[in-house]
Amino acid sequence: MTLRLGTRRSLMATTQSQMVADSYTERTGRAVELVGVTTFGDVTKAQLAQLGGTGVFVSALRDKLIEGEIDFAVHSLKDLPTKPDPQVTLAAIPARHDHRDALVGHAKFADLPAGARVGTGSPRRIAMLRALRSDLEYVPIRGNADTRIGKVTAGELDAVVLASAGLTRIGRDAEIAQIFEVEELLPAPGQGALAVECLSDRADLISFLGVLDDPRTRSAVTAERAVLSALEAGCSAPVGAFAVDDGQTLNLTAMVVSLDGQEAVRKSAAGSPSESVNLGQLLAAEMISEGADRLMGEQSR
Ligand SMILES: NCc1[nH]cc(CCC(=O)O)c1CC(=O)O
Repeated sequence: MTLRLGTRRSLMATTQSQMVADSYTERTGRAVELVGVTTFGDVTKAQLAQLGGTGVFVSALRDKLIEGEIDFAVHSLKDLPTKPDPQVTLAAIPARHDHRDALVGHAKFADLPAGARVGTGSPRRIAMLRALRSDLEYVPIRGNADTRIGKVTAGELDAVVLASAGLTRIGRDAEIAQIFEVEELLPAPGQGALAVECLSDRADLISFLGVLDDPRTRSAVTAERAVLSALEAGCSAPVGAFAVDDGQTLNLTAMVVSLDGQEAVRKSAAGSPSESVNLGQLLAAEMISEGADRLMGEQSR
């Protein structure tokens, strides 16, 4: 029997879903068909940051799981709310792609002239970029990657900042002018990773989909998401977190920046990969004791 994989309809979503489908078929010999689903996040005109909550891209796919129209779903892990939904299980977290943010434009970041207009919809990116260069103008934008890059091509913006992984998935990585290292721009928790979900009562399917899981990616993103959750921050908060599990040790760095880029709390910790949730929670507690709470402000909650 062919498994039905639910996906958002954007090029990025269908490409990453097809990658997961191909990988599953290759490992198990089972056929997978993609089922396109339109989500609220794709149709709304509102600023994503103002939608007041995470998961606008996720809930429509979960609805289709519950309605039995699809067997499993693929999301960008970064878009997944940290609060678990007991009806669905994160059956696999495949090996992560590039975790970093990238600049698309005509010059490298340091070479942009003062006053240049840089587009990004993410308060995290705006705050961290402001900390690097306060002399640029940061313009909130949304829409799919294609639309965002189009604003540079049209001359409306000098550059846009997007996730490197997403640009590669849609075949636009040749337009990257610069990739930001994590020391400059700490990625969003889960950035570059995918989430494979199915209903919690499908024990057989959960175990089949497990062939797609990469344990080192799972421990890393689990720690990153534990920070976000313990800070009680959502996807629109100016919070970055990045972890690497080298098979022995899990190294985690997290950062909160005020929206004006003037103040930041950045901390790192190391621990056992099997204690990923704990490590994230401990780091978040340290950050809160150093004022992270205050920096996030009310609007980003
Ligand atoms: N919020 C939208 C979103 N969700 C995941 C990605 C990129 C791909 C990824 O992180 O896996 C993007 C676009 C972007 O941030 O440029």
